[in-house]
Formats: sequence, C-alpha cells, structure tokens
Amino acid sequence: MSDQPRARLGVIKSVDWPENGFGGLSADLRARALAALRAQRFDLAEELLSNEEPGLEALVENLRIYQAELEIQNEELVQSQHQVQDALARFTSFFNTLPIAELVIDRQGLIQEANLAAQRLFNLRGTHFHQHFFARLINESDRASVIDAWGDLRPEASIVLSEVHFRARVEGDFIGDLHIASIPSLSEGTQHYVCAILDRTEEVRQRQRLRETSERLDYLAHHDALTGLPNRAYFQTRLEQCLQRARRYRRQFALLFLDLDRFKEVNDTLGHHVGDALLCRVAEILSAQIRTVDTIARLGGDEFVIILEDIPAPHFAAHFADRIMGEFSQPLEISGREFFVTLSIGISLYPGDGRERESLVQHADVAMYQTKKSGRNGFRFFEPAMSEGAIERLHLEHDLRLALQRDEFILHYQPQVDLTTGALMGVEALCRWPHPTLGMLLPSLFIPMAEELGLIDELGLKVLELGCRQMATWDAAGLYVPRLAINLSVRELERSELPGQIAEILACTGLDPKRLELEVTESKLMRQADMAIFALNAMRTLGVTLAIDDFGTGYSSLSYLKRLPLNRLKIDRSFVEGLTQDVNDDSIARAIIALAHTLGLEVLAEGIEVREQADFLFREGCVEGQGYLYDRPLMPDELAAHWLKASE
Ligand SMILES: Nc1nc2c(ncn2[C@@H]2O[C@@H]3COP(=O)(O)O[C@H]4[C@@H](O)[C@H](n5cnc6c(=O)[nH]c(N)nc65)O[C@@H]4COP(=O)(O)O[C@H]3[C@H]2O)c(=O)[nH]1
Repeated sequence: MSDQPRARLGVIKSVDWPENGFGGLSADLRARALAALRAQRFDLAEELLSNEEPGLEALVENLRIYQAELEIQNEELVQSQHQVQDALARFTSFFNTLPIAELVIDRQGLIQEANLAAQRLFNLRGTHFHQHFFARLINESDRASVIDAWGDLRPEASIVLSEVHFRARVEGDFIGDLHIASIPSLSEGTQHYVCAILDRTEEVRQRQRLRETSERLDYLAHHDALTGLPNRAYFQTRLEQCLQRARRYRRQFALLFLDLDRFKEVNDTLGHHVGDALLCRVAEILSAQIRTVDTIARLGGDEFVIILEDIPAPHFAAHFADRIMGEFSQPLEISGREFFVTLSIGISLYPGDGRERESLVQHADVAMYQTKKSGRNGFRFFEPAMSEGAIERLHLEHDLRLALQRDEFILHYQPQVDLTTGALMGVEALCRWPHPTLGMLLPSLFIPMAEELGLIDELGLKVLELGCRQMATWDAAGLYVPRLAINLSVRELERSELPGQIAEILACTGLDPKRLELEVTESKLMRQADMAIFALNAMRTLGVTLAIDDFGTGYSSLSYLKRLPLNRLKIDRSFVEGLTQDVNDDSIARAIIALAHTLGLEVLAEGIEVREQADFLFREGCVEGQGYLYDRPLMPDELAAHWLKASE
C-alpha cells in the first residue's frame, strides 16, 4: 500500500466535517450526504453527491479512496487477528509440550495457567489449578521462605530456589528447584510471573540414601557391633586427638588396658552367646564409670581400653582402677547364672610412658600382661623394665636393613577368582621375609617397621619389580595371569617420583600397565585424602588400575571416595569372616557392595574361607573374591602348578 492514501485518510479524520461544505448542494441533500458519511455509508454518500453538480467529482473520488482505505484496514485487522490466534496456538502447544512444569501466576499468587507437565507433576487437572493459590502447592515447611523470596522479586528479575518441598495430590510430596521470573507487563497495573519447577526428588532421595548408607557405614566402621562401644579404629583416632590436646595444653592422661580374667573359659564352656552377654554387661558397667571427656573402646575379644583425659596426678588413675574393680565385687547375673568377673588392668601415662599412640598402648598392654603374670585381678603401672622385647626389636631393625641390601624378600601370590566360575582373575602379591633365624616373617611384622624406619620406599619398589618380573616370567612360559595386584603403603604415595619409577619398572619388564593393579589401604589413605587424590591420579595416567584395600575399616568421607580415581573396592576380611553368622557383617558387606555399584566400582571380597560366604557375596552382587576357600598365598611355582595351564 502507498503512503498517500494513508496520509489523506489521516487528514480527513483529523478535520471536522464541513457543516457548510459541499457548496451548492441543497440543504436537504447536504444533510443526508453528511449523515451517510458519518455512518460510513460511502456508497450512499457517493450516490447522493454524484447526482449533483459535476464540481463534486473530486469529492467523490476522495470518498472512493476512503472506502478503499477502510477495506484495506479491515483486511489488516482480520490478518493480525489470525496472527494473534496462530501465535496463541503456537504458544499453547509450546507451553504444553515443555518437559518442565510451568505455571503462570498473577500478582496475588493466583494460578492463571498451568501446562501439562505441571498438571502431571501435581496430579491436578487444569481446572483444579484455576484460581488456586500457588502457595498452596508448596509444603508448609518452605512456604514462607518462597513467599518472601517472591515478594522481594523486582520487576523483570528472576530467582531460583533450590530443593523446595512441594505438595502433590495423591502421590504426596516431591522436591524440586523453583525458578520464578516476572513477566514484562504491557498494560499497567497487571503483573504476572512464570514459575518453572524442575522435579529433583529422585536425585535428592538418592543423595539422601547415599548419605544414610555412608553414615551407617561410618558408624559400623567405628563401633563394635556387639557392645556398641568405639572399636579399635575409632579408639586410635580418639587417642590421637587426646594426644594432640595433651601436647598443646601440656597435660597428662592415663591409658588403661583392661582384660577379663578367664573369659576364654566362659566362652568355651558356656558358649558364645553367654560370653557375648557377659561382654555387653561389662561394657555397660565400665561405660557408667567414665566421665564424658574420657573414652572407652573395645579392641576385640575381651580387651577394653579407657583413656582418662587430663588427670591431675597418676594416683587418680590408680583410684579409678580400684573403683572399677570394686564395681565387679558382686556377681553378675547373665542368662540366669551368676558370674564373678575379675579384671587385669595395665596403665601407661602420657607423657612419662610414651609420647606416641603405639608406645602408650603397647606399654599399657605390657603392664596388663604383668598384672596377669602376677596373679590377675589387679592393676599395674608400666615400668620400663617390663619392656623385655625392646632389645629384640633393635636387632630386627638391623636385620631389616641388611635384608633389603641382600634382596632377601620374596613374594607369595594369592589367587583372585570369579565367584561363579572359579576362574583365575588375578593374583595378589604378598610380601614375605624368610628370616635367617626367625623363619618366615609376615608383613604385619616388618611393613610397619619399614615404614617407621623410612625403608618402605625401597621395599615397595623391590616388591613391584619382583611382581612385574614374575608376570613376565609366566608370560614367557605361556602361563597367563590376567592381573597382578600389589600393595602400596600410603607413605610411598607421598613421593612424587613414584609414578615415574613405576613407569620405568613397567617398561623394563614389558608388563602391560592394564594388568597391574595397585592397592592402597583405606584407613591410611583417608588420613591424607587430598594428597592421595593427587598421587592416585598421577598413577592412573600410567594406565594401571587402582583398588582400595580393607574397605569398610576406615571409612571416613564419601565425598573423598567419589573423588578418588578408583576401579575397585576390596571388602575387608573382618566383615567377610562373620557373613551369614553375624547380621552386622551381612549388612556391612551388603552396604559396601551397594556403595561400590552406586559409584560404578568393581568389588572384590577378601578372606573368603567357606562356601556360604562366597554364596552370600555372589547373591549380593560381588563377583570376585580371594581367600583360603580358593587358595592360600602360594609360591610362584605352586601357583603355576595349581592354577595355570600353558597355552598351546
Ligand atoms: N584369615 C585369613 N586370612 C587370609 C585369607 N586370605 C588371605 N588372607 C590374608 O589376608 C591378607 C590379605 O592381604 P591384605 O589385606 O592386602 O593385607 C596385607 C597388606 O596390607 C600388607 N602387605 C602385604 N604385602 C605387602 C607389600 O608388599 N607392601 C605393602 N605396603 N603391604 C603389604 O600386609 C597385609 C597382611 O598380609 P598377609 O599377612 O600376607 O595376609 C594376607 C593374606 O595372607 C583368608 O581366607 N583368611
């Protein structure tokens, strides 16, 4: 359309119709033409005027133009009405096909629109939403905070509120992120908001389940299942904290090592259930005697320890020991029988008898042993003369250094098998020290010593090299061992050169990194989790796999566990031991397997001794294991003879 008619129409509209215009017309005709024009009856006006004088032709022409103009305008109006309808239909279908629940509310909070996703999420039909207050869809616990945040929302701004609890009809509550945006308003005085709700119930619940599992694991890992007292691992932590406080504030404390006299006889003659009941009763009596600042723990069997913090003088510990023994002066009634219980107690004092955990525990233990030797039912303070083993230890340290120089260490290999087929999946290398005079020594004796003496790096590298070389020897003989697991001490991880040294050993022996698995003990790892994450990541870049050993004994942080670049969790033997006999062990093993699956890790159980344990583990989803049921750690040629067949 040209601009000209539009402009003309504008002019005509803006001026008054000429009362005395259309000169020369009769008054009557003029009035009729004018009326026709006002009523927009242009055809009639044209007819009336065209019957008159020829001077009016121009005016008639003008009227035609006005008519054309109005027709065009009308067409435009119809068109734009269609466009609006199209846009509305598009918007409605877009609104309804959005996978996220969307609601439009007005300034009062009344719901004006709700898309299909919202109807499904809240289990309400469209009509239910209409004129329903949005706030009624929010759980009371969160309602006030949502209303406050919404009230503070400035025009054309938006907010996101995380994990809001909503109420839904029928299916109950759900949790979602709420995004509220105010919609720019065209007409003054009206204001609307779009509320988008992203349902995150499943994710939040899964997180909660993981947290609960982790808390349960944490509890189980730190407490003795029988008595509910802190266990050995937790006691170590508490003792360390106590040591730190004592060092900082220059205080002394006492450590009491308690052992029940003749407990084994009770167990052997009256059975475990009576023994267990007796231990629980003893735990109760002891717990009632300590102050809130003190610590009591069960180390295992009939051994208990108590830390008396911040004692003014040693005789305070002696009074306490007397009082405890007094508590057992009357017989205890267990399962309808009366028992006289006596205790042997050993006491060590910080700082006099030791400044480190190990020495304090060891010295209290030695003192307890002296009490037993001198007739039981009493207590003794530690005295240096009691440490008969000290000299032997010095000799052993000397021998250990020599053994390293002379390459005396050897490896035994324990098969790791598929629990269904019994097929060999790998071997774990376990270090042995054939001592010239003391015989075959186990790692629990010399690994901690090597760590203490700073010799563990050297020993660790020797073990790695021995293991990788053995794999190469088997390979060369056509005997295939799929995987070699090697234990790494956490101390070794601290050295930044370690990944380079492992790469060198792999290159020298030609072992494919994928066939090497490095195991690190969980409890030790978690104490230096940040360093471990860094070191293990470096190790992973070599292509080796990583396993966490003794899992369940030192569980501390799920968030760290998630950050560790692991492939496998190894369920500790202590949990496997009681499987199908002890419900606590059953639930721990089940929880560890579930946790491993959730984190996408493989799981292997160690210490399987009987078929029932293997069956239980397999039923729960653990597919690999090792233990005496399959074989003990074997010498390389024994392993080859029992487990390996030369390939054709
Ligand atoms: N009761 C029972 N025990 C079973 C059964 N199956 C295997 N075992 C024992 O359980 C231990 C498994 O090794 P680990 O948990 O890694 O625990 C190992 C590992 O943490 C550490 N260790 C062994 N070799 C090395 C090494 O070369 N370097 C380092 N850093 N640590 C090592 O010493 C720990 C003890 O090793 P070992 O005395 O050889 O004891 C081994 C093995 O002999 C079973 O069915 N029942």
